[in-house]
Amino acid sequence: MTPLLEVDEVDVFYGDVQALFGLTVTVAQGETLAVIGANGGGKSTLLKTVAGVLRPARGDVRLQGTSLRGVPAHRRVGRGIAMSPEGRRLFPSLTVEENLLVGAHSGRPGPWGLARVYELFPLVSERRARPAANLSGGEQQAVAIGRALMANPELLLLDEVSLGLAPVVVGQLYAALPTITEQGTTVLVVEQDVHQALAVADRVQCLLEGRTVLEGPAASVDMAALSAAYFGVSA
Ligand SMILES: Nc1ncnc2c1ncn2[C@@H]1O[C@H](COP(=O)(O)OP(=O)(O)OP(=O)(O)O)[C@@H](O)[C@H]1O
Repeated sequence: MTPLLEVDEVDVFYGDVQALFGLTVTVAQGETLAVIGANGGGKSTLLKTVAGVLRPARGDVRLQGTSLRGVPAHRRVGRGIAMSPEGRRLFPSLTVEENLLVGAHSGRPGPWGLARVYELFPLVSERRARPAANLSGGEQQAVAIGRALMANPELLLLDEVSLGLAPVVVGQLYAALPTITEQGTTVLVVEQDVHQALAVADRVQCLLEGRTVLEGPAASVDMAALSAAYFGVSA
């Protein structure tokens, strides 16, 4: 079966600086893949390449077997790719509900709408009339995930959900993931917190300096090999 997402041997640069080196990442329909790795490994660059914010100099990104070459970021949402970006990037002066409605702009049909998002994150529901700027970091992260869901994506990209949040809050956010995947949504999550990544993912792929250094099923990953790969030392 054709994978939902194929990132096929991409090279990605920022000016003269190369961030990804022939990187290949494949995500099957319905799967949750966690891409992990230390700072600067290329995780955010990978997500931006899939979302269409960055263009690969070489290689290709395909969704359901169709190349996304030349498809700009705003049109990829309509194709079924939605991202909750690092730093959340909400509109601070808009209310929570207005921020969520921005995510529905593509008009894709599907299970997700305001009621479903509020059911998933009851705290967000209680804050719906408040400006996003007044929320805690964890609440903002929930709104950012909710906004991405409002696009009814085939593929949900989550960038660093845990960044700057207390472990208990991170746990609450990730607790929503099974409900999301039950709807048939495929998830590609980028995460520095290895334990969270292993807890939520079917498969993990570890990047170091723009290359894959280890990949495998989350349930059977060798922790010694993983920590060696993560820090770039030999096991
Ligand atoms: N805007 C930029 N301009 C130049 N180089 C960049 C830029 N953004 C990232 N890089 C470089 O690209 C490489 C990969 O960075 P990237 O942010 O994708 O890593 P990451 O794994 O997501 O790390 P982090 O957890 O710090 O976000 C790094 O060497 C980084 O210095």
